[in-house]
Amino acid sequence: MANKPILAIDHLEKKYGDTVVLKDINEQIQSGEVVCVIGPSGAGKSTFLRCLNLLEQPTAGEVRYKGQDILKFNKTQLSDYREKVGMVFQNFNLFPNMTVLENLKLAPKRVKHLSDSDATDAALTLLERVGLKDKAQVYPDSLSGGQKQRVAIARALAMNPEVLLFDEPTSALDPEMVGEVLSVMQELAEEGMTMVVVTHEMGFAREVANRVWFMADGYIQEDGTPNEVFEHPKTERAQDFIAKIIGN
Ligand SMILES: Nc1ncnc2c1ncn2[C@@H]1O[C@H](COP(=O)(O)OP(=O)(O)OP(=O)(O)O)[C@@H](O)[C@H]1O
Repeated sequence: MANKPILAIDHLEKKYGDTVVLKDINEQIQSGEVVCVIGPSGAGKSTFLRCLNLLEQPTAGEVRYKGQDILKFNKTQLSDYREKVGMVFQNFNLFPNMTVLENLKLAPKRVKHLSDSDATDAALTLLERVGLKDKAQVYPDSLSGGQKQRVAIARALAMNPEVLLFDEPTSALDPEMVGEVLSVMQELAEEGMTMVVVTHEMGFAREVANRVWFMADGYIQEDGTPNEVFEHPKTERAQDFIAKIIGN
C-alpha cells in the first residue's frame, strides 16, 4: 500500500494477570479513515481502544504512530501524542466545577499555552460547530447527556487532534439524544477526521465507517467494509452476532 498508516498495531496483547483480553492484534489505520469496532460485550473493544492511547498498558506488541512506537515514548512524547490522538469517553468526563467554556479552554491554555482570548475564540468557534454556543457559560450539570457529549467532542477538538478515539460515545445517552451526537460525529468524518469508534450503533457503523472490525474473544475476527462485514460476514461468530443485532 502506498500510504503510510497513521496508526499501526502489531501483535498487540493485553493480559490482566493470567486472563488474556487482547490476543495478537495486527491492524493499520490510514489518515482520514473511520474505523468502527463492533462486537459482543466483553470482547475487548474498550481495552483495545485504551491501549491505543496507553490508558491501558499493552503487555506485548507495538502501537506505532506515524512509524514511532508509542510504548517507547518518554513523558513529553506521550503527552504530545495524547494531544494528537484525543479520546471521547462514554461518560463525558467533563469537569463539573467549570463552565462549558472553561472546560474547553483548560487544556489549550495549559498545554498549548494559548492566551485567554485566543482560547476563548477557539472554544466559541468549536461550540458553534457542535451547536452549543449559547451554553458557553453554563455548568455541565445543567446540560442533557447529548449536549454533554457534544461539549466533550468540542473539548477533544480544541487540541487539534489528528485522530479521535471514541469509546461507546452514545451508550450512556437516552435514546432521543443519540442522533444529535452521531450527527456531529458524522460531520467530523465527512471533514476527514481519522476516527476509531467503539460502538453498538450499527446504523452509524454501516453508514459512516470506511472499515468495520468485528471483535470477539480478544481477536479482530473480521475486517472489511461495512458491506462486507454486515452483509457477508465470514466467521460464524460474526454471523451470529450480526443476525442477533439486525434481528433476523
Ligand atoms: N482492569 C481490568 N482488570 C481485569 N479484567 C479487566 C479489566 N478491564 C477489563 N477487563 C476484562 O477484559 C474483558 C474485555 O473488557 P472490555 O471492556 O474491553 O470489553 P468490551 O468489548 O469493551 O465490552 P463492552 O461492550 O461491554 O464495553 C472483560 O472480560 C473484562 O472483564
